[in-house]
Amino acid sequence: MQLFTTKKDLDSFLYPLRKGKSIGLVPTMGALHTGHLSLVKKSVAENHITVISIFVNPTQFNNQDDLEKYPKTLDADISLLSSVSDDLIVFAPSVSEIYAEEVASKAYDFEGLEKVMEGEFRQGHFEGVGTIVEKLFRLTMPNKAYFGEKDFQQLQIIKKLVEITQLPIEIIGCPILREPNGLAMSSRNERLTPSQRDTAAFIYSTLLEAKNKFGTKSAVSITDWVKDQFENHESLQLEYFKITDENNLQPVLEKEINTTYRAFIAVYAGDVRLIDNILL
Ligand SMILES: Nc1ncnc2c1ncn2[C@@H]1O[C@H](COP(=O)(O)OP(=O)(O)OP(=O)(O)O)[C@@H](O)[C@H]1O
Ligand SMILES: CC(C)(CO)[C@@H](O)C(=O)[O-]
Ligand code: BAL
Repeated sequence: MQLFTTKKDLDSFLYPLRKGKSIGLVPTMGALHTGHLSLVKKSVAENHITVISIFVNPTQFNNQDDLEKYPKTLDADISLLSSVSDDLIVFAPSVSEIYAEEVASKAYDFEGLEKVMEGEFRQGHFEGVGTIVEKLFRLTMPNKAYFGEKDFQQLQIIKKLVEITQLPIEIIGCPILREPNGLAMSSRNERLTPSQRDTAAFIYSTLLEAKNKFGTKSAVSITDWVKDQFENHESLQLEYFKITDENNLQPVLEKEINTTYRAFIAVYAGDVRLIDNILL
């Protein structure tokens, strides 16, 4: 395992190594779990060199409290990564290493993908994500980069980012890994109490029921049904539930079954915000 905290050290190490070899990049914010490891394993299987970045990127947080409470577990992350391979490269820079002059986002036009759902409820989020991911791409110049479908909207935005920047990087989407009770694995799950973790299984069971209803009920009536499920729920607050076409993230209204329709949800358990999605 090689750990670097500066761009210069990472670059000096990668530069001679990359000749004739493929590089896979797995960007993360740390507090690693089995979901992250699935991305790392896929990269290791498909590339000669795998770089994992661990950086809690301030510019993608619209909520200071969420940023401050984001779990940071670098030592545990490194030992978890060692269980996958001794041959990994970890890049864990400081905020000042990444944002030397100003902690600010670049402006992007993601053609509306950034305006709905996560973009609507986390203002500026995708400009922050685009900014850090473009920096990581330019620094490591990977052949492939791996992103989880748990953050499906982010995955679509990153595909658009590669189009905009014309960087020759293949974006690989990876399936959502779940806890045995169905809850999507997420670093923020560490902030849930055991009872909140149990209750949060309701998010995925609701998505499964919505999927069941799709085709016989309209998207509007399913959305109303989901809202009803969360209305007055003791410990979960629905922020949004949307049925969209996964390619353009535009709302779907009719009953018609289409292979690219997907339901997206964001829910608060206390002050912890959880997201999930399912292909309908
Ligand atoms: N359960 C999961 N299954 C597959 N990929 C995942 C899962 N959880 C996270 N990922 C992916 O890992 C990458 C890094 O995500 P990140 O570090 O933000 O962790 P996270 O678990 O999504 O945390 P949080 O949602 O709390 O920020 C992203 O591409 C994300 O989609
Ligand atoms: C892609 C990412 C590492 C950028 O900070 C983050 O948004 C994440 O972990 O999904
Ligand atoms: N996993 C997405 C990163 C974020 O919530 O900011």
